[in-house]
Amino acid sequence: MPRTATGANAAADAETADAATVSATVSAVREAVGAVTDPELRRPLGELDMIHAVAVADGVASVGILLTIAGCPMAQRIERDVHDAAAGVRGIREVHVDVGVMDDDQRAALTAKLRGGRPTAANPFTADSLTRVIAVTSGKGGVGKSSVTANLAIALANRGLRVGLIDADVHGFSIPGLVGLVDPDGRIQRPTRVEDLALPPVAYGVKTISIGMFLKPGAEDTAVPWRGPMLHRTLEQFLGEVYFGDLDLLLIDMPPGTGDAAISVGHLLPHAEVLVVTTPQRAAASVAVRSGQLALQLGQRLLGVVETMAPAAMPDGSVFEPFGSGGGEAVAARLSTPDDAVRVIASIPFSTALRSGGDEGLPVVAEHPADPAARAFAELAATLSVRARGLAGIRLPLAVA
Ligand SMILES: Nc1ncnc2c1ncn2[C@@H]1O[C@H](COP(=O)(O)OP(=O)(O)OP(=O)(O)O)[C@@H](O)[C@H]1O
Repeated sequence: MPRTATGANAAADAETADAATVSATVSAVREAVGAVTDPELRRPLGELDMIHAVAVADGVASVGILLTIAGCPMAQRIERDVHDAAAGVRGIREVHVDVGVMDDDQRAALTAKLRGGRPTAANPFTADSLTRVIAVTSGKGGVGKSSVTANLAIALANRGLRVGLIDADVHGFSIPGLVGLVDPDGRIQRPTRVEDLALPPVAYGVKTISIGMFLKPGAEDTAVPWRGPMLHRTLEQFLGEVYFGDLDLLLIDMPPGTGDAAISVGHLLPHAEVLVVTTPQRAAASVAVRSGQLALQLGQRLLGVVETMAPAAMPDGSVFEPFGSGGGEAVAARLSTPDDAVRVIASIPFSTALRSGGDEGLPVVAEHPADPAARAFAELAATLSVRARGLAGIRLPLAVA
């Protein structure tokens, strides 16, 4: 009976077409949700094997996601982003997101993938990595070193670079406060732990880690009696056990002076380049010079001097010089050698917006980009981005024919 056969064929064709449409929609949903970025890991969920099921029926998408840990602080955001990504796919009118948690094997597979084959706790920022490491140092405390490090890191991230920031100023850690990683009760945001990896909180696009994030809650104001070996071990852990992923730049906020931390960074990251921060006050110059000289002794390269709290132009045309002028040039001149001229590569003017923004966790670069200090940071970031990822010291796989 040809008519019936034709009808049956048509029904079968329609079914095949429907199945093809559903399968195309499933693929489209899988692609859309797989492209959602994990806010901490900064990689797509699909690549992290966090999408474990996708189904579509009658325009309703059901998406199963697996979080790395129970109570993941980013759970709601990930769920919302996945929902929105699936809802944006043509033909989807409703989305259900089922949130689960990885089992031990899945988590172990993820951390192995994140380590990219490196052994546990190995420092990925060795001389042959592509990440450029910049240590920010100063002779004495209170000259504005942490403010420079935090704002420079954000200015670099604003240029689209992947930036990490280690607060190694163990006695006077201030980076979490400067970049808004402290809640109104004074609690510092903590890294999420996945197996033996710590995922650094992200502030204004910068992956940030600080010793303050590992102190007992409520003990943030307690003095920490760090001894040299402990400090060295902590820095080693920051480098090996914190998941920064691929970075263009890693900035390190050093403790002031020429103590154990400077020596440890010199040993752990001998290829680090060093920025010396000073004020325009000439009396402060000699201590700043000593921290630069230590970097040279440790075989590190001096990138230049950053003068902060520098003379600022006032609206009436006068110049406000709270710390005088000339300190930066004096430090640069004393660190220069006949073979290597050290320059003042930035002058950050005294800025009320920078100071008050630092107190409130609202960095001037992000919150007041037109402020002269913010503009000076943007220019410094532009200068440093000329060679964002380091090639110096890298063994290129070239063979002589
Ligand atoms: N350019 C500037 N204009 C105005 N105030 C500034 C400037 N730079 C830094 N400050 C202020 O100076 C103080 C010290 O700055 P900061 O904490 O960055 O210094 P530091 O050298 O890192 O100190 P420590 O080593 O003690 O952590 C802060 O109150 C900060 O807001």
